[in-house]
Amino acid sequence: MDWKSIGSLLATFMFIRTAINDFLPPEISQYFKRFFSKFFSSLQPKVAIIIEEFDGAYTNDIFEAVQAYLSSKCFSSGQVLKLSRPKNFKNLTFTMNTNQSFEETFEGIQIKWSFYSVEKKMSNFGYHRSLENGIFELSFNRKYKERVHSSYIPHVMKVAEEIKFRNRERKLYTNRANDEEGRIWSSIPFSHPSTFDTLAIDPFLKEDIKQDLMKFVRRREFYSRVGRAWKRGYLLFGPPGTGKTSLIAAIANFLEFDIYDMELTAVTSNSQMRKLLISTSNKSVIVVEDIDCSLDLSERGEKESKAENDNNENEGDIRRIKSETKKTMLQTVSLSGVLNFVDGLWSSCGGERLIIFTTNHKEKLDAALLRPGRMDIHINLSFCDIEAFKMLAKNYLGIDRHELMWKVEEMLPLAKMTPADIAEIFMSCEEDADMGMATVIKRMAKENQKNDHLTIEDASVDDQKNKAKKKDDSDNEDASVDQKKKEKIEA
Ligand SMILES: Nc1ncnc2c1ncn2[C@@H]1O[C@H](COP(=O)(O)OP(=O)(O)OP(=O)(O)O)[C@@H](O)[C@H]1O
Repeated sequence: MDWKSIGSLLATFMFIRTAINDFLPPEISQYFKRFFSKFFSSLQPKVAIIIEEFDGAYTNDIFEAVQAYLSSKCFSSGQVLKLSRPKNFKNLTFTMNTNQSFEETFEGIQIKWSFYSVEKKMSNFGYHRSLENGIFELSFNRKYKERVHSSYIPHVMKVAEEIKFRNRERKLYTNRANDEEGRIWSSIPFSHPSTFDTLAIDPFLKEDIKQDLMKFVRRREFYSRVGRAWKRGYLLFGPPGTGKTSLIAAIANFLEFDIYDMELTAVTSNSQMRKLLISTSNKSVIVVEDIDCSLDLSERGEKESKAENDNNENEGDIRRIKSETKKTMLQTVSLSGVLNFVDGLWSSCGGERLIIFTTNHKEKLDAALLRPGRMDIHINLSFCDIEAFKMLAKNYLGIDRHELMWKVEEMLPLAKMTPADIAEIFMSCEEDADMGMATVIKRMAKENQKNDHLTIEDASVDDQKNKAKKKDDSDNEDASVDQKKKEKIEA
């Protein structure tokens, strides 16, 4: 070939290229591009990885993960799709139909997924049956084998895990009553309407809690690097009706976690508690409500010291009380059992868990339970303040401002009403803002009067106490002067 013919060949090539780019519709030029890229890549050596639906007699987890991964992808490209609801999914999802394929590029690697199915014969304990066995085939250029193994497959598994997590039906587990099948947790679907938006608490506190939760779920690597169980402890304390349960539901909704509502009085031993905890799933909130009422956590210490200090008991009795104490400890949950639970000693699994204790009386709790590392965050939910009131008014009455708001602001501090009290009044007013505000002010006036009266009573009781104390002090002083005089005379 001489230079002249090379020149005219190049010119023809440039002409065709320009014609394709300028005159053909974009869809057709894209088609040509894909065709040539496929043609050239088909000349490259390929590797295929097969993922079967059944691994022996069991369903293959990896197959399910790939199915979930492709469900989010194949919708845009597939021509025939299967609509189904995979096991434990709350939403319908699309899956690839037989003999279809899907292609994508991952970090510059051309990846092709194909799906087909074959009949598979299975025999279980002499019982034979044939099943449709779905097969995913993952194919790519051989030179990317290492990168597909180390990056692409982990990426698929991670995305699949997230999809499965978002799609699953969330559950509320309780150990209050064992079901007929003897399971230690029984569950119902969890759908509590409380969210951070509906929660009437200090907006800064709300933001802090959200930030803390987000930081916690992002720090998987950190927890494993420092050798700690991936868990965080929250203590919610405050009077009844201040939103402790609502906050727990809002947290679970925010993180999309399941809830394990642990009733400690229904747990008969430390070992049963361990069993319960081990069977909780990743990404869950474990709740122990009213911890101060659930258990007498000081029982063990008191019984033992009673045995040791009682001088009238003979040795036999001491032994008897000690063995009784031991028996109680084996049968019931002890403080150390609860501490082990909070420390995460039971947790050999890597998934994150949030442990929330609630109490109306923080002062009753053992200091060991409260120390950082066990209860990382202490949240005080108290009586309704003006910010919380405004949120409730917005949620229940649909108002941002009202002419009586200044009066509420003035009366609220002394009224000591809980968000539950206010919410109840608003509920009864059926979204009538004026009626809601008027009723709440009336009720606050009543509470203020009561609390004012209490304060006056308190003050008069204090006054009497002070007078009595002064009298005692002066009597004691007189007595000590008399005593001194007597000593002097004797000397
Ligand atoms: N901070 C709040 N924001 C919005 N609603 C609230 C709040 N506090 C209470 N409520 C309302 O009052 C009801 C009772 O509240 P909740 O059960 O959360 O209180 P609690 O502090 O857990 O009470 P207890 O200590 O008796 O268990 C809830 O259903 C909710 O409607």
